[in-house]
Formats: sequence, C-alpha cells, structure tokens
Amino acid sequence: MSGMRRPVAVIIGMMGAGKTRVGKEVAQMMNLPFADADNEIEHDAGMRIPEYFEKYGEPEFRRLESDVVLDMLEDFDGIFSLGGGAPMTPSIQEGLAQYIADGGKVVYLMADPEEAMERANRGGGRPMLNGDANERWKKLYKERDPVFRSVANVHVGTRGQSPQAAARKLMEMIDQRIVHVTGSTIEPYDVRIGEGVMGQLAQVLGSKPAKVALIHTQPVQRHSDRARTLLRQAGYDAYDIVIPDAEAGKTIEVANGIWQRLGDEGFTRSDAIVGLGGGAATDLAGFVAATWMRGIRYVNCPTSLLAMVDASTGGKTGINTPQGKNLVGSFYTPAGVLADLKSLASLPNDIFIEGLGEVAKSGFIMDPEILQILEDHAGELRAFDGSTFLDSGLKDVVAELIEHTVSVKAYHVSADLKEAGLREFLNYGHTLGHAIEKLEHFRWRHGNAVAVGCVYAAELSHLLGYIDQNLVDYHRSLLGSLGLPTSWNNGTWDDVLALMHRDKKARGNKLRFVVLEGVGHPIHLEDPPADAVEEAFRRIQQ
Ligand SMILES: NC(=O)c1ccc[n+]([C@@H]2O[C@H](COP(=O)([O-])OP(=O)(O)OC[C@H]3O[C@@H](n4cnc5c(N)ncnc54)[C@H](O)[C@@H]3O)[C@@H](O)[C@H]2O)c1
Ligand SMILES: Nc1ncnc2c1ncn2[C@@H]1O[C@H](COP(=O)(O)OP(=O)(O)O)[C@@H](O)[C@H]1O
Ligand SMILES: O=C(O)C1=C[C@@H](OP(=O)(O)O)[C@@H](O)[C@H](O)C1
Repeated sequence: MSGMRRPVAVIIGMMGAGKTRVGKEVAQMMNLPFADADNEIEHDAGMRIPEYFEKYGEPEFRRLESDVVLDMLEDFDGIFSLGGGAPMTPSIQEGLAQYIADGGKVVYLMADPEEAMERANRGGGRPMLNGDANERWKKLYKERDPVFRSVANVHVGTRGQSPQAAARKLMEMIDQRIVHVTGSTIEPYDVRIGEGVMGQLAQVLGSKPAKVALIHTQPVQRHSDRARTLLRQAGYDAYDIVIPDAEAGKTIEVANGIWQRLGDEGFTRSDAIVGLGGGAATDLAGFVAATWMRGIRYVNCPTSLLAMVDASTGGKTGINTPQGKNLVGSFYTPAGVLADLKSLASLPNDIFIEGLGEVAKSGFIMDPEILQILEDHAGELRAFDGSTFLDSGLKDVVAELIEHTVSVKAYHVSADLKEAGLREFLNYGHTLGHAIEKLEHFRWRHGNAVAVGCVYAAELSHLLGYIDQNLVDYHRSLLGSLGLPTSWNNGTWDDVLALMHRDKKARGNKLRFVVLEGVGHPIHLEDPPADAVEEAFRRIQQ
C-alpha cells in the first residue's frame, strides 16, 4: 500500500542549489537516512550520469529517473533529494502531487541564482550544462523556477547561507504540519502549523500583491512587528492597521475605517490583506478582504488556540451588529493560514484553555485520538504557561492537537462550505453554548460555553437513548480535567429555550440539535421531545 513508507521531505531545486549537500546535513541533524535520486539512478544504471546521457540520451534518462523517483516516493522514509530536472517530468509531478496530498513536504531549495550557478559550474560532471554553462543554467532557471514554485508546498530561501544554516532553516520548515483544505467549491489552501511558520508569509501571499494591509490588535503587537518585518523584507509595501481588541473590532465602523484607509492608499484587486490575532481579528480581516473590491487575497495568522483550530479556517468571515454576533458576513476562504506556535508564547492561560473546548468538541464528533491526547496530557494542558511553552514537551502535543482539530474542520468544510448539512456537526455543543454566551452578555468565553453545551448535548443524547451514561460522564470528566466548565446555573429555562429557538439550526418553530450516537458519530436531531430538552438542561444546572 502506498503511503506506509514515504519520505519525510523531498528536496527539489536548481543544479548547485545544495540539494545534496544541504539535504545530507538535514538528514544528519534529524537522524534520518538520506537518499539522492542521482545516486540511485547511477546505482540502477550501473554507470555515471554523464555516461548515461551520452549513451542513451536525455529522454531515456528521464524515463529511468521517473521510475526511480516514483519507487522512492513509496518506499523511503528519510530525506530525499531529486535531480535538478526531475520535477519537470509530468509523471514525477503527478507523484509529487500525490505525495503532498498524503501530507508530504516538497521543499523548493531556493538558492540565490548567482551562488547556485557558480557552484553548479564548479567541478563539471553535469551534462545539462554542456556548452556555455552559465547561459545553459540561466535558461534552465527561467523554465524551471515557475514549475518548482508550483510543485513544491514549502519554499526555502538560502541566499548567503552556509550549508549548516540552510539545513537548520529547512529543518524548521520540515517540522511544520500542513493540513490541505480542498473541496469542490473552494480554492485549495494550506493550514501550516509549527514554530516559525509565519516565515512563509511571502510564499503564501505570492508575487502579485504590491501592497499588504496587516490588520491586527494591540495585544499581539509583538507578533505583528515580526509579520511587518517579513513583509517588508519580501518587498511588499506593508500598511499597519490596528483595530480595537476582541469583539470591539468586529463592527461595521471598524470595517468602514479600513475601507477608507485602503481607498486612500490605493489598494487594488491584486493587493492583499493579512489578518493577525485572535478569532475576532481574523474574522474582521477576512470580512474586509471579502468585501474590498468584491474580494481580494487574504492570509490568516491566528494567534489564539481557538483561532488556530477553528476561526481562521473554513472561510466564515464576519462582523457583529447590535442585534447579535456574526450576523453580517460572507463565506470567503483565505489563501493560506499560518498557525505559528511562537504566537502562543504570549497567550494567557484562560484563553488557551478556552480553545480546548473546541478541540474536545472536534474529538467528540469525529476523532477519538484527540480525546486520547487530551486525556494523556490534561494536567500539562491545564497548566499551560506561554512563557515556558516553546521550550516544553507540550509544544508537540499542542501542534498535534491543532493538526487533528484543523483536519476535522477541513473535512466538514470541504464537503459543505455553506453549512447545508455536514458542516452543522461542527456545531455540537453550540446550541446551548450560544444561549449561555448571550445570557452572560458575552462575558463567558465561547469555548467555555461550548464545553457546557457539549455536556448538555451528551445528556440529551443519553435521554433519547443514543448513548450510555458512561459517555456522558466521560464528557464531564474530560472537560473538567482540562479546566473547562461543565455546568451552568445563571439563567432561567424559559430564557434558554427562547434563545435556542433562535439558533441558526432551528427551522420554523422546531428545535434542531447535533447529538451523538457514539464518539465520532454525530447525527442531526429534529424537533426532540420538549421534556427531554428541558431535563437535559436541569442536569447541567448542578
Ligand atoms: N470564523 C469562524 O469560523 C469562527 C469560528 C469560531 C470563532 N469565531 C470568532 O472568533 C472570535 C473568538 O476568537 P478568540 O477566542 O481568539 O477571541 P479574541 O479574538 O477575542 O481573542 C481573545 C483575546 O486574546 C488576545 N490574544 C489572542 N492571541 C493572543 C496572543 N498570542 N497573545 C496575547 N493575547 C492574545 C486577543 O487580543 C483577545 O484579547 C469570536 O469573535 C468568534 O465569533 C469565528
Ligand atoms: N549553502 C551552501 N554554501 C556553500 N556551498 C554550498 C552550499 N550548498 C551547496 N554547496 C556546495 O555547492 C556544490 C553543489 O552542491 P550540491 O549539493 O551538489 O547541489 P545540487 O545537489 O543541488 O546540485 C557542492 O560542492 C556543495 O558542497
Ligand atoms: O538539471 C538537470 O536536468 C539534471 C540535474 C542533475 O542533478 P543535480 O541538480 O543534483 O545536479 C542530474 O539529475 C542530471 O544531470 C540532470
């Protein structure tokens, strides 16, 4: 079966980029085996590459190369460097696309052209550079660079860097986790999770935008400073736009202020927006991107756990009105999401814990592994401290939780962007959760309200015979062990019921819920018996 063994990373790039040298270095640092396609070919052919070219010609070489590369993509679990021309062969392009779709990383090692050309010409032995080597190299670079950019999902610039420094940078990039979001009605994009992934801002924005508006809140200033530096280094005109924090930023007045600014600065359709901050900032930035000139490119840099696992992915953008939250907005997907774990270093404990509410919800509806990880690390998660986080073992645990949770979200969003059915499962725990938020005048955080809502939905599932008491108890014990609330007793049943009737899942005067038939098996529940709906509420009051 394919995918059982696969390279940790595949390195592509021009001749002389350092694919072999840097690739070996990375493999050594990561304690992994290294393979070079050219060596494998020479081994199979029983002769050196220049000799093979001379004897059989380039087309025959490309056929052999393709066979060797495709075999290795399914049967090698280290760092794998390809020959310079390999990614130009259609069968290899297909192999790489499949490898990426299975979660692989194709790294384009982007050396400075002058440096790579000079290195490629050293020593000879490169049949593609026969004749005027510099001219040949430049011609190939022109043909290949755009293809390399598009077949790779990770771009690493190494100008002026030693092989060791380049290898360290590459290793950081390889360490990231990538969830590819795709679907029939959305432009595909990647959610990148890892320490330092913000460094890929320019790769994700692409070369079209000249101006980039960086929309962020004040509490994440330190992270937006880094983003602004990266944008300027990459040659964009970066415009810093600070918005009021949290829900105060999600208003028509704030959006209007930004529209005015974009107009004054001459933002065109090819320019772009970066939203950086918690879910409120990314919702607002996405809304501005969706509406400016009827839609321009935007990238999200979520900085809270909740924004990383939920708000920044899935394309719901919006603002609040005096009548309620998220009442105005648009489904508009980002060009990419960069969930940089470095941002979490400044996140307060209570806002981190709140994010775990949505993480657990994703476990209940689809992914028992999430629940297992939460169980295994409940104590450390509950004690989250941003100041020590990046140097702790918790970093990998959190990265894994984010990857799993984003995958759950991506699965639902891919099939049902506009929430016609499947996507509603993401709303597990939200029917009561939203009512609590409203009755608490939004002083309760969303993830906390969802945690109580999940216990309520579990109680309702049990009352109607879908799940046993053990699973209800498990909801309480798991959420409680993470420091999340599991009960609420600050409002009347009449008020709660009235608000649940205004939930977006309700139809006419009928309530609709998401309940469970078991972990990973959510179902829609239409118009349940009134006494069960009320009894479940009584049970979360204590
Ligand atoms: N679009 C969607 O699909 C979707 C999904 C879920 C939630 N949301 C929206 O997301 C918002 C909630 O997101 P949230 O919980 O991130 O709230 P938030 O954006 O209000 O952030 C919470 C607080 O944490 C601060 N903060 C964020 N990251 C920080 C960091 N790294 N360091 C220090 N402080 C930091 C923020 O400035 C804010 O004060 C709501 O508006 C909700 O409607 C949207
Ligand atoms: N970052 C670098 N700095 C200095 N020398 C390098 C660097 N990367 C590669 N080299 C040297 O350049 C030459 C070509 O590198 P190589 O790894 O063979 O490139 P490729 O496999 O991409 O064609 C080798 O002599 C290598 O040691
Ligand atoms: O660029 C090319 O077409 C080639 C590059 C070489 O690999 P390196 O890039 O490792 O030199 C080798 O596969 C062959 O000479 C063809």
